[in-house]
Amino acid sequence: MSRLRWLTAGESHGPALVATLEGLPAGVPVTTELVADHLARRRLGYGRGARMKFEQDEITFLGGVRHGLSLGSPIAVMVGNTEWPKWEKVMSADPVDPSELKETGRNAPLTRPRPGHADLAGMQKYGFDEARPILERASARETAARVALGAVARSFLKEAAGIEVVSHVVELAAAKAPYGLYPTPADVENLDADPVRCLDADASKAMVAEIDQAHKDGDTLGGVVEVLAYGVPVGLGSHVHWDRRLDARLAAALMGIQAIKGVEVGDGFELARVPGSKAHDEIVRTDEGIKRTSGRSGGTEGGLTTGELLRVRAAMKPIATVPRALATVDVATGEAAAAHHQRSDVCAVPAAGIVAEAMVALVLADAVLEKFGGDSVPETRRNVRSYLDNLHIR
Ligand SMILES: Cc1cc2nc3c(=O)[nH]c(=O)nc-3n(C[C@H](O)[C@H](O)[C@H](O)COP(=O)(O)O)c2cc1C
Ligand SMILES: C=C(O[C@@H]1CC(C(=O)O)=C[C@@H](OP(=O)(O)O)[C@H]1O)C(=O)O
Repeated sequence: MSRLRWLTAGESHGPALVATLEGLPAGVPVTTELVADHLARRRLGYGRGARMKFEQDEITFLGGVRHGLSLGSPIAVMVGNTEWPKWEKVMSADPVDPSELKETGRNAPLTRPRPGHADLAGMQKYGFDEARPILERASARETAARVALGAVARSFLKEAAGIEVVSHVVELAAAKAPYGLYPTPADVENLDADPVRCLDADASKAMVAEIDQAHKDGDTLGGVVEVLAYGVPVGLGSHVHWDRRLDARLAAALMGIQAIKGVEVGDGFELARVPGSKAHDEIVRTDEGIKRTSGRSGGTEGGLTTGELLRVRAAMKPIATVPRALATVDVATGEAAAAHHQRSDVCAVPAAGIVAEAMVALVLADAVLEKFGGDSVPETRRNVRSYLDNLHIR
């Protein structure tokens, strides 16, 4: 059923991340610069740790693109870790002499698992005595690979179907943006220039103040991001089976981002608190055809897109590596201990928004290809137009 398949590989301190995307038509504009721009957006955000300042994402296309256009063959992109020289021994694929490992000063066994990260359950499941082999892959460094693929998916969506994806931060700890603030593609430059990617100046200030306070307290924070997709045609996804519902596919993709603990479609949980007369989007005839009087559903009904603004939210829990370290057990001694702590983000909600954009773009690109097919961008575009031009009810 899925027309697009994607996979990532690579560890946080390994030589590189790699990502592959299979099923993309030919003729999608793709350049190193395009991917670099989106990866740079992911590094932004007030409250991120030191690594984001000095890490450069080195992008190399290994396949699927020629002279700035996709070929229709699988795309493979590598995102090099510029930190690699410092980790070459610790993360070497081949065996390393223990004395050389000691010299690195980076290989002390991490036996004090952090609550909230994959450390403990991962060690138990995979049979490791320390957390390094687990945290390397559990780390959200991996999201750089997804954002690289997301950049490609966005380019396809825009070219073939005129769909554009925007995200913003709507809550950060207790600070909230006003309800109903929906940034458009024209706002992206301003959003990216804001320290927390929030359009409301007062809310942005309050969010920055929350992060400053958490920093002082040796604590970490989470928040809520919202992703909006403009230009989505009616009829992506389907009501006929649970795994074809577009809302379900979006929710799974968003929940698959590290630290995301809840997803809402449209007004989500709020809809459970109001009567039906205030929950649904009434249908009216206008000069431009059939429209809705509100956008509470978030642009899906019955697992199908309605043709209205698509809107989904994802809630991120606070960063697990809390500087004022949380209680744990040292698994080497069995004694109570403080969880291990190294440099870390205080808050990565703005970055999570960029990752969420990428996941939404990949799901939408898949759904567009499933509905409209096409082996080249012009073919998909023709199919989209023909479908929309021939809708029998509008
Ligand atoms: C963009 C981004 C950056 C993150 N940065 C950190 C970090 O610096 N330190 C940390 O402990 N967790 C960080 N996390 C969260 C961990 O990856 C996450 O807590 C871990 O995967 C366990 O969460 P889970 O139970 O939802 O998988 C980050 C998550 C995202 C999305
Ligand atoms: C490296 C990234 O995020 C990392 C995500 C992360 C985690 O535990 O998820 C922990 C930190 O890694 P390190 O301990 O090496 O600084 C973050 O910097 C990135 O987003 O590119």
